[in-house]
Amino acid sequence: MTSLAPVVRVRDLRKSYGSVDAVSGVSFDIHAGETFALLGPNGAGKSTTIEVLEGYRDRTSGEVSVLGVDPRRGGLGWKARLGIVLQSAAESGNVTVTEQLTHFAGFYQNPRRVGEVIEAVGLQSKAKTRIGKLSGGQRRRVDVALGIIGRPELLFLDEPTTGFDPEARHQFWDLVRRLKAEGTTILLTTHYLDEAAQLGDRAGVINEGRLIDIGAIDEIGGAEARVPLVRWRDEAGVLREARSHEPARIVAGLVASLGREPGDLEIIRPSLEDVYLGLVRGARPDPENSRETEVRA
Ligand SMILES: Nc1ncnc2c1ncn2[C@@H]1O[C@H](COP(=O)(O)OP(=O)(O)OP(=O)(O)O)[C@@H](O)[C@H]1O
Repeated sequence: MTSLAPVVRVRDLRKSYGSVDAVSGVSFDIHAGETFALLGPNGAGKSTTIEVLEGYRDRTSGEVSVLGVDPRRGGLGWKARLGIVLQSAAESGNVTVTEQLTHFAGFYQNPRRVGEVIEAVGLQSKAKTRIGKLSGGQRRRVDVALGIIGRPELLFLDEPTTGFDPEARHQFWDLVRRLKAEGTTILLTTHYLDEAAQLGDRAGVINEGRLIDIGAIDEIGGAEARVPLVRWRDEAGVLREARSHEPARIVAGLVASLGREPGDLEIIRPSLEDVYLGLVRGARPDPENSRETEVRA
């Protein structure tokens, strides 16, 4: 069986800024058509990693291949195959949305239609508006539009929905799903864990320059981190909780002993955000033991 070479291949990537080790030996692959979420707290090394892959930043050591090319040697032909939405975009206040996109479309051999891209990012009503007059979230949509106009094979999205209202974020998710359906490989960084859960196939969690976990979105953190939690208030008014793979059994036991449903009853299935927070805080959940613990206020 032959397997396709990964679109992105990173081995033991290191990047230091003077005495600061921003990235300290990170390795991962991203495969064709995959959406890979790189997650981590502020200063973890996500942007540095992405900028090395984009060819904007040199690395201290390690091997990197993006679309089969070392970004150190990536020429214009290679760059044209990438779509890049940086964390903060350049200002271009005096041109309209359509003018800016038409200008950028001219750099590519097979760009998307400007009107199609404007519609995809939901800026139809602002097509003739100068970019300087757009709101922060609307400008961010222009950044996304510029990132996809060239029909990229690999799209880098660095915190793409910062400043989006909830409706715009959902529209953006639909857009990313359409790009993915067309076969685009996507590297996403985001502080919105629901966004990573919605869009990602796999995730890597980076903390202090090191990859502390990598895997399918629903496997990050390991099975133990995903054991449901039952929470209720006991007869003395104390909030209690217990973890179990069979939460209904705990609830049934409580109902049987109380003769009624316990107060403030909740069954909580840990979200990616809960799992992520446990990972970056270094917390290990108790293995399943159904042991009751008191919840501190
Ligand atoms: N140009 C630079 N010069 C010196 N140090 C830098 C530079 N850029 C980043 N750093 C440092 O490198 C580390 C990693 O920063 P990086 O921007 O890669 O983190 P990040 O994970 O993208 O964070 P955020 O979520 O805040 O965007 C931080 O300690 C940061 O202060």
